[in-house]
Amino acid sequence: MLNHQPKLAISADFLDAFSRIPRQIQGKVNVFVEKFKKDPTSSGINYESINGRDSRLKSVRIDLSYRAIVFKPDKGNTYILLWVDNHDDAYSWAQRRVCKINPESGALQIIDIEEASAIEAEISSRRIPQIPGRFDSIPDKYLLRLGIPDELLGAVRAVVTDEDIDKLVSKLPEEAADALLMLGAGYSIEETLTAQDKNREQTIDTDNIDAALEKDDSKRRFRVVENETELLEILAAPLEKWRVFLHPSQRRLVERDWKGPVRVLGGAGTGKTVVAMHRAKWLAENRFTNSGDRILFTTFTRNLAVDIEANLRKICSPETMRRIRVENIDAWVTSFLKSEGVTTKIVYDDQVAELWEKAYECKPESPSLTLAFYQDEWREVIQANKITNLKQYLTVTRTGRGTRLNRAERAAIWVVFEEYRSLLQQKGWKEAEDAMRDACSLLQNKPGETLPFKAVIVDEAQDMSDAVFSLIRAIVPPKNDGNDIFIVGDPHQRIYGRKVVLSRCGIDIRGRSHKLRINYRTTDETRKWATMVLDGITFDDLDGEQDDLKGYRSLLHGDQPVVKGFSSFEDEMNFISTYLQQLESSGTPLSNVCIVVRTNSLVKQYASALENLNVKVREIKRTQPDNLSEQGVRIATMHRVKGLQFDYVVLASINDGILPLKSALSNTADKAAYNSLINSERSLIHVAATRAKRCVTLTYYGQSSCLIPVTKAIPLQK
Ligand SMILES: Nc1ncnc2c1ncn2[C@@H]1O[C@H](COP(=O)(O)OP(=O)(O)OP(=O)(O)O)[C@@H](O)[C@H]1O
Repeated sequence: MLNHQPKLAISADFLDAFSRIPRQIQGKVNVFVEKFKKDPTSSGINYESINGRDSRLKSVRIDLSYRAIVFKPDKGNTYILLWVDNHDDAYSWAQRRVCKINPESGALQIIDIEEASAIEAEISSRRIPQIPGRFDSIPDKYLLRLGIPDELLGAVRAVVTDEDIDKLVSKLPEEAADALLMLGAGYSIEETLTAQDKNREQTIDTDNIDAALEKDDSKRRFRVVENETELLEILAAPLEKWRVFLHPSQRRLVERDWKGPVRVLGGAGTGKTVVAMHRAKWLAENRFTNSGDRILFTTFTRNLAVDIEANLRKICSPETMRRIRVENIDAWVTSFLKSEGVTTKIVYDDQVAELWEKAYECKPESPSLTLAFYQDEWREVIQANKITNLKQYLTVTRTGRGTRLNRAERAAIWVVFEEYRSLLQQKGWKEAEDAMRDACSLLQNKPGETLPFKAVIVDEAQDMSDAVFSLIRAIVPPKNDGNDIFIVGDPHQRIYGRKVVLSRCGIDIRGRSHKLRINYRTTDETRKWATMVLDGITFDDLDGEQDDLKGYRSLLHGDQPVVKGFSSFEDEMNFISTYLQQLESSGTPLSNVCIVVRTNSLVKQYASALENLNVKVREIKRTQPDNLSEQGVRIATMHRVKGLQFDYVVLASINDGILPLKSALSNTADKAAYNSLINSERSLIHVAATRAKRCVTLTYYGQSSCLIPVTKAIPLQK
């Protein structure tokens, strides 16, 4: 039976236009939209013809001076909100455009006809006739299938140089831009069709708007709205497009059944957290829908969990939210152990420093090793290999350790580790690794299903250890129905120094590993600079192979990162406060700016210096989501900003002695530990710089850090 109920869709462009109009007009648009959603065919809505290129684009009145542009179908019952602006600009927007179904891809596209002819003329004017077009050998039907609109085929045919491609991509629908960039980078047409999932020929009905809106490419820019509440919620945060529109490479990961665990890698800002959040929602609403079903969404850091929970609430109903538990893994373990009657306190490096000092007093005279060596050995050999007795320690392979130890030496130093473990026990403390293992064995020793979790979603996987992943496997033991584990992470952002091999934790991702490559957050300039910071380091892929940052691109462009050096702290502070004033007077609220420094004591120092200069400062807290309505420039350590983002980032105090941290460097036990520390400090800079949406500025006083590219060669030990 045909459904005659009018259907309403909204476009991403509409949200952009809506976000730019005055607040008071937005209120009027909301009133119109409510009426429109109830019945777009109502006689109370007057559709004015525009006299443009597409007679189905109509204008409707918002008030005396503002108009919305709506797609009103000739056939069918689907209406689309396309644009809103003042009268003249709205008319001129609509007169130039057509709304069409691409005859080969089937996606609905909005094409600016005048812009298409102008770009074709511009590219053709530069062309030397003897030189063949870059894409001459590709038949039209493939270009169309990749999403190039008919009207832009001429411009694509005129392309010869990379510059032509750069000019053209911003004028193309996103899917066509993705494809053209791949072709331009030298991928064959077959490779490009495969990568874009467009190998198959399809029969397309170019009049069927409903079918067109179902295509993944259409879903990047149009959303069919189910009900009034959803529509008003979308309008309430028009700039948070991630809530509504997913890139097809993201949607393909979210909305489908997976036979087993999935691993998604992607550089900073590629939407891993967005994908993970939508995956949790999709599973809760479509697969694990019983009232007792639960999904665990876990992260490494507590403040990211807090942030994610706040964001999930924006896309999930309270009922869906009730079934998704968001918690950092350490907090989850502590409460799980407590529920099992085990009271334990998870302790971290600074809390155990005293115990280490005490244990170190038991060290043998020979071999003579530093305290830092013992601590590294504990973490990287003993804990990493779950060693509990000397016999195991004598036979373990110490891969990657810089100092060799023979059997007798291992036997001699074991006493220090034994003492450290016994001191922990006396206090009733546990290192996180041990708590994970306890929880894991508790779960493994219970027959049948003990927890309500049907799936675990893991963000920040690069910082999780083997023990965490073994525990996750125990939380959702392997079953035939899949959809159990969904892991996102980026080894380039590892700042807590744990490497993991998923297959060793019982998590088999073969055939289910994917990569996101489009950076939505940082400009291409910042992305490239932050990639340069990591030059020459090799990274794993969380499963024993290598990962790299090749083939990424950013959607945005902007200024190059700026490095500013000063002779004193006071001069640096004066620069920062003037910079903040400039940003504020050009309309950027300081809540969108973050000062990022290496240590907690620098947070205190910079915060107090800024306050002395009458700048309002807010420190980012571990336990609260950042509330943008609270005024003041943000300040945090490099570790704390992981997973967060700001319009502007100032990396302050990038001084020699601070990056890498002198005290940590002087404690490194050997070459391997030294290099690993340097690399992890470089990852820290990478993480901090990639938090910036618009621009990153680095400041230092005295000598600059040797880890900033272009200032000096990075001193690794050979
Ligand atoms: N489909 C999308 N449409 C619009 N914006 C998106 C989309 N996907 C992601 N974004 C935006 O890109 C930015 C980065 O997303 P997200 O935080 O999920 O990336 P990430 O890969 O987890 O980043 P990182 O690893 O650096 O923390 C966010 O502002 C997010 O809203």
